Amino acid sequence: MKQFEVNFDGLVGPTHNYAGLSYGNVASLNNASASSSPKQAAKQGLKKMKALADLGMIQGVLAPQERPDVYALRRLGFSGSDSEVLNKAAKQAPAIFQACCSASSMWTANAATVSPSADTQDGKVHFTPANLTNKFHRSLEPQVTGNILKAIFKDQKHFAHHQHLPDNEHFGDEGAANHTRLCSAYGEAGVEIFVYGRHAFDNSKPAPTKFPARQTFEASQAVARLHGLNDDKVVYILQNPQVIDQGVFHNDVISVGNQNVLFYHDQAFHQTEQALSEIKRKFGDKELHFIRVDSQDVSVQDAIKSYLFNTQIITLPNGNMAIIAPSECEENPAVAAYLKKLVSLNTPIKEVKFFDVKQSMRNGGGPACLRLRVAMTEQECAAINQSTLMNDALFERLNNWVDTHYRDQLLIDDLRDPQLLLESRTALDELTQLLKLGSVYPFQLI
Ligand SMILES: NCCC[C@H](NC(=O)CCC(=O)O)C(=O)O
Repeated sequence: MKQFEVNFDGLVGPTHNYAGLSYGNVASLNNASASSSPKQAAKQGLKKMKALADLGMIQGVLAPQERPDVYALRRLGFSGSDSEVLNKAAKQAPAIFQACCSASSMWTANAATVSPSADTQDGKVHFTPANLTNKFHRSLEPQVTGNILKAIFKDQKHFAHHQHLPDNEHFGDEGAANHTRLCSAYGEAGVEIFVYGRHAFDNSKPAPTKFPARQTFEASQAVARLHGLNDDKVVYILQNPQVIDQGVFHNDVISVGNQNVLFYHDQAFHQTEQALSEIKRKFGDKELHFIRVDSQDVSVQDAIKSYLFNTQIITLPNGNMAIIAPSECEENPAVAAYLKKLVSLNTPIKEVKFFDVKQSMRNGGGPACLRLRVAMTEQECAAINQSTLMNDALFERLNNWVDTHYRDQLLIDDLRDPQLLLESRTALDELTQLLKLGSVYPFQLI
């Protein structure tokens, strides 16, 4: 049976903006208050999705969330009509208001953790939306994320959906951005690697001191339990606390895996040798490539600026692997030189393709942040909502949809405009019809 890895990219929402909401994410802090272009951002994302589909990959689309989140604002005591809620919140609590307007669901690597059927006890693909408790603006996402995932992976014969973990910092979970899976073929049992930043119930363990560790060991363990993973095929790795303190807020900013390749920076993990030997042992006696990037070739700072590790490593239909990199990697001399060398080494990675995703990079999201990976068999793939899969027709429809509903430019002050809420709801209502999602948003359900 054929098996694939399908990438589900997040469609950028109509309120895409830069509010400096993510302490510990250097790009988010540096670009706070810059004007954004929702239309350009959405189109950059669509272009990347289409390019991957054109390479012969199966590419899906995940719908954005409803923003501004009037329901969250009402929970926080702002009352009256929707327009009054927006006005009062913007005036009385501008920072909270901005958080309720973030289009951060575009970074779908944080949407959920996914375990393919080959790894799970009941032979189903398992999904747990990430609770994203560390950042208020992101903690608003998991419920609707779960609704959207259920609307795509509907067939209970193949797909199992869990509720997000308890909304508490002890179980802080950031989803697939801290999870990677190594395997020989997508349909074979793999080793699932969970990278976490701190232990919530054991203060004696190393932890960052400046920036927050967004993922806990206990959260990773809970997800592995929920998904019915085999302990002999799971590896937990403590992220190097020093790189978190330098701005590596998720593991996918400093390491990435695909099939039998783990591509990582020498500073990524706390006890690297121990972690790698556990992976090797659990992976078994099959070909495995550890590709280490040394600090002397690419510093942690260059890795963060260029997002060298927030690249997607994909397996092309011809079996070779390619790196999908942001154009910042081409512009950084050390990184560009490294990538040039990498494709000439004897590893499965044979080419690099650069993409302009600047509207996302300014918020600290590279190509890998923009996608959720779901490895599936041919049969599972046939069972999903086919209207969410990218092709020429959907590409055209979504570009027209963006042209109709998105603004060219958005300033922070525009977020209080009640018209933007209406525009956003009209757009999303149409999108749920385009993607045949049914009702997934609060304004459709309440
Ligand atoms: N995986 C990449 C996630 C990037 C995301 N940035 C943000 O939410 C920034 C939003 C802002 O600053 O307006 C985050 O840090 O979770």
